[in-house]
Amino acid sequence: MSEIVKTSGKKALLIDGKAAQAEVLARVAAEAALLKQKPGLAVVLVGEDPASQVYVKSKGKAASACGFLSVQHDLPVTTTQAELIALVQSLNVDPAIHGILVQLPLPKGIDASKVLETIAPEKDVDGFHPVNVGLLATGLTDRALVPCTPAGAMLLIEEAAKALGRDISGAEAVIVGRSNIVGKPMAQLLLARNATVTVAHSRTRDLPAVARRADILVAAVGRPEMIRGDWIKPGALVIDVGINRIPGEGFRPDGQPKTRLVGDVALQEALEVAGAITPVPGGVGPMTIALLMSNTLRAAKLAAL
Ligand SMILES: NC(=O)C1=CN([C@@H]2O[C@H](COP(=O)(O)OP(=O)(O)OC[C@H]3O[C@@H](n4cnc5c(N)ncnc54)[C@H](OP(=O)(O)O)[C@@H]3O)[C@@H](O)[C@H]2O)C=CC1
Ligand SMILES: Nc1nc(=O)c2c([nH]1)NC[C@@H]1CN(c3ccc(C(=O)N[C@@H](CCC(=O)O)C(=O)O)cc3)C=[N+]21
Repeated sequence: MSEIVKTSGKKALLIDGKAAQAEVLARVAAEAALLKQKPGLAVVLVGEDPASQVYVKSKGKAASACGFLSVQHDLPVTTTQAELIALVQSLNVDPAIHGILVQLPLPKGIDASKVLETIAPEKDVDGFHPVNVGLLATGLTDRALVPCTPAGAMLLIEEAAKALGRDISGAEAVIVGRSNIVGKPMAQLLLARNATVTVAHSRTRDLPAVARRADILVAAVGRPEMIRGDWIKPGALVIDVGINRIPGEGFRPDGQPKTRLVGDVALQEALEVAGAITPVPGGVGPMTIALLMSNTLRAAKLAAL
């Protein structure tokens, strides 16, 4: 797995999420080919959010590349909660489908937690169902489906720790962000690996000082380039989960202003200080897709038992 960690020409090593994604997808495809029934993934998209459409498309592409059955359900923005729940229930009992993903965010008026709780826990490839949340929190990870983004981030942390010759066990880990989909499960995974975990958030006092304690710093805030170079302990391993679209320079051929993707970490500053860092784009994002395929494969294998 050594091609994943690369030199950057600056102090920090760059962790290549695309290369890591390719390795995971190759392993998933090889294992899927051995199954009697191909794994089936259903992705449900409600409304027309352009960012969601991009993600859903790359999920479908990866599923096909792994030899999965890939089904997409596009529902209008006017869909009611009852209609969405009815679709989920029909997917729960569909023997061709092993994984169900309802793309977030959902339109106003739909209670996301009600919908997510309807997904059969054994088909919950996002790992958002309370049963899977509970299994992860109690350390029963052999049975849990673990959320894709933190699980993918954890694989990148392991690769980088190996390359830097560091132990995760005993390390000071600081996670900025406490959402149910990233921050909290990330904390559980690092705790399970015996890191000393701090979870920071919008009420944290003196966030730069808290961040500077971290041997492993995970940014999952949703604030473009909020984490500056001087918030980073020299040599730290920095995982940037943030995906923020900000105005770029110039215009696209259709006359719309260009946008560019940045993380929650100021990458150029961080490259001068950190020991290793995941870039945005090309870091955690591609791993989220890879772990979704890995979870779908797992769900299919468990269903075949
Ligand atoms: N790479 C990938 O595959 C994925 C990327 N993302 C990206 O990761 C980022 C986080 O996503 P998500 O967890 O869903 O976001 P949420 O908005 O649900 O959570 C953001 C967290 O950051 C905290 N926060 C917000 N502002 C500040 C601040 N100024 N100082 C300190 N903490 C702050 C919030 O604190 P509080 O709880 O106090 O409000 C909250 O806990 C986003 O950029 C998102 O696009 C998300 C999912 C997948
Ligand atoms: N039920 C559900 N599950 C999710 O896992 C989920 C979701 N809803 N809603 C939205 C977030 C966000 N998310 C990303 C996935 C891939 C990239 C990704 O591949 N990013 C590329 C860039 C893509 C681009 O150019 O826009 C990269 O970082 O290199 C990013 C973000 C999954 N999410």
